[in-house]
Amino acid sequence: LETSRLTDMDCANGLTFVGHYYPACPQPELTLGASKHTDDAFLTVLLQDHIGGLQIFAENHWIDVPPVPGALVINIGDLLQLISNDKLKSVEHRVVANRAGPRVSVACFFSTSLMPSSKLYGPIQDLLSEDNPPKYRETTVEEYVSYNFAKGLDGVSSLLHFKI
Ligand SMILES: O=C(O)CCC(=O)C(=O)O
Ligand SMILES: [Fe+2]
Repeated sequence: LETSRLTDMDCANGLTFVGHYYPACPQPELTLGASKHTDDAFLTVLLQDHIGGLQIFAENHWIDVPPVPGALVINIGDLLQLISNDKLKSVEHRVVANRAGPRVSVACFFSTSLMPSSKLYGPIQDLLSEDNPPKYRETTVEEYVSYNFAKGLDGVSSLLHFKI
């Protein structure tokens, strides 16, 4: 694909910043900082501080994403998985609670969810072929994000609802 393809499709038109504050937790084994989920946006850029706690689920287990000073974490989100027809996978992640703290992180979501638009997103035509038919129906960012929000963090991917 052209390097400008995602911006041409308006995937970078909306940017939402969320600041997270995780208080120090006296009994971290009893809870979580953030329960497991995937991000619904196209891409997430995340800055975490030195405390740590972010984990991704890969190869059937939880793996720490240790903080690296000055580094940003890039997450592929559900909408990028949808338009790439599963070529890029949105990563399941969570934040464990920590005795040390507080922990602060800033997540920056590339998504137009706060600027409702009727633009439809489906698997990108140029990526499809007879051997790689579309796996998802078209949807708007607003529909996807509303469905995901209404469903809540139940550990089930919202992408399943949009599968053909
Ligand atoms: O605090 C973190 O490191 C992750 C936050 C997160 O997963 C999110 O905002 O979606
Ligand atoms: Fe997240």
